[in-house]
Amino acid sequence: MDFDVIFIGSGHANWHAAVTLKQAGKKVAIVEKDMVGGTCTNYGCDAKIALDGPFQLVEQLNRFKGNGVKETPAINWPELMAYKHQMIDPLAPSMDGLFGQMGITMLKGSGVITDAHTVMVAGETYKTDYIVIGTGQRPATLDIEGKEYVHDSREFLDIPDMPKRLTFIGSGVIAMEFAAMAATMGREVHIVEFADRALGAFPKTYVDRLQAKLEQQGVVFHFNEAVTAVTKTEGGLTVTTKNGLNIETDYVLGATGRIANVENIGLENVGIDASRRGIKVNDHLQTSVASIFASGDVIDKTQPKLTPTATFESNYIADVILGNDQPISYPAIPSVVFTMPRISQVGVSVATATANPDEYRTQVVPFGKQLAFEFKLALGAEATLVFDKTGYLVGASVYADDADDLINLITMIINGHFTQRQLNQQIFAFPSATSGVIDLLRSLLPKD
Ligand SMILES: Cc1cc2nc3c(=O)[nH]c(=O)nc-3n(C[C@H](O)[C@H](O)[C@H](O)COP(=O)(O)OP(=O)(O)OC[C@H]3O[C@@H](n4cnc5c(N)ncnc54)[C@H](O)[C@@H]3O)c2cc1C
Ligand SMILES: NC(=O)c1ccc[n+]([C@@H]2O[C@H](COP(=O)([O-])OP(=O)(O)OC[C@H]3O[C@@H](n4cnc5c(N)ncnc54)[C@H](O)[C@@H]3O)[C@@H](O)[C@H]2O)c1
Repeated sequence: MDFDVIFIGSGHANWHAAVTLKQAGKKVAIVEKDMVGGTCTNYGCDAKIALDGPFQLVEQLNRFKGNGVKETPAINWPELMAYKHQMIDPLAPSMDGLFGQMGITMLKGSGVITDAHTVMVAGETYKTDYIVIGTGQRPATLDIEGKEYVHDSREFLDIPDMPKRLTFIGSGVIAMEFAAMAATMGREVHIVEFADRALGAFPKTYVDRLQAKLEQQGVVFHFNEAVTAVTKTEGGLTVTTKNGLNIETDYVLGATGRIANVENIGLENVGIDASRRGIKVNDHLQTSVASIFASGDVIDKTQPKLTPTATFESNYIADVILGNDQPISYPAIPSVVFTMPRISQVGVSVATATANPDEYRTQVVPFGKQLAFEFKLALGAEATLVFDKTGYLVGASVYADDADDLINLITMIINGHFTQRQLNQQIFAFPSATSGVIDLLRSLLPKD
């Protein structure tokens, strides 16, 4: 055998396992056809959060106008984009170098599985005990007239300047995060959505509040609308919908979901079935071929397709290859919409809890009002907590600037099955926003 394990794809789904296995003395190769580190690092979470920083600060400073702040600074997109390049561009080459230094063989090109123990890359074949498919997802594209004018998230995260007028097709996580940036910069923003609401997976109450805030900033939502064409005009572009809307715009971003990269990787050579949702795996993340695992976004799964899920799966696969025979067991997984403010959720959803009142109880905690100055005057900040019949915290949704950090704290309380007694044994830094929320939460948990 040339290798113990060959990983196809270098995103979070794969590189964590590659590093662990290399450190455990295994012979490991990573095949990558594009940028080392994958979507999250180069044109997903990291690139997005690098750009998001000043938007959060401007949002917070705006609330202090007349309370100690005179003027809020304007965002300079070209400068911000230069900063993003400075932060993000070195990551892929430095990861490539680090993995190489560790002794991981980096194979450049597209990996194609030719049999249960063989991968072909750039015309060379490599024999291996195990293969891990971590090829991720790509944006879904619309088959409409003028589709060549529709950009995707990767292109948006590289635009040299923020266009004056933007139209987003879809109102999922990607569209809402980018639309919030454009709206903060005072741009003319339209959102055209197929369904009757935005962010279908998140609690309606908080999505409605976010929508109202964006509408106040001038964003126009068009629900129950399907885009039929994008045409070039003298002054820009026109987005036309089935119901006859014509939106004049300068930039169109398609964010209508993501589909699994299962084509051209040789699945047919080994009889592995796959769909646009991904590859089916068993409770050890093995495909229908025992020596071939799948990891991360390319898995057909119900868990959120996010970086921490991919990382969890990667670490699990490394454990299995090193001898662990326990099935995978996912904890509650938080997800966040990085808008201003953010919406986050974890565990049993508010919708499930409301639909099953015999099983669950919900409680609204308006911590923005209760902890106004700790939360920098975010008076609308709020959490909805979900408790099971025995009183344990099993789910939550948060609407706040700090919803991304707060949900991590709540996730720990949920996964740790925390009681008041356990929380009382901890001392937290004060004054801090989280310590205030912990105090509010403490009294709601079961005593022992
Ligand atoms: C705009 C955007 C923002 C996001 N923001 C967040 C966020 O805030 N938080 C969060 O948790 N998640 C976020 N995500 C999701 C996150 O990026 C993914 O869940 C994560 O990257 C999945 O990791 P992965 O390794 O499974 O796939 P990827 O990171 O997509 O990696 C797959 C890799 O496989 C390579 N590849 C594909 N086919 C082949 C082949 N045949 N041969 C060789 N290489 C191949 C690809 O080039 C790619 O590098 C975001 C995604 C996008 C698009
Ligand atoms: N903060 C995060 O964690 C984060 C951020 C960005 C991306 N991501 C990743 O990317 C995925 C989200 O990607 P997305 O926002 O493209 O998908 P999504 O599934 O979140 O939203 C797609 C939206 O497009 C709508 N839609 C579908 N077809 C349409 C059509 N023809 N016309 C109009 N609207 C249409 C859907 O109804 C839906 O509201 C996440 O699931 C995650 O994997 C995560």
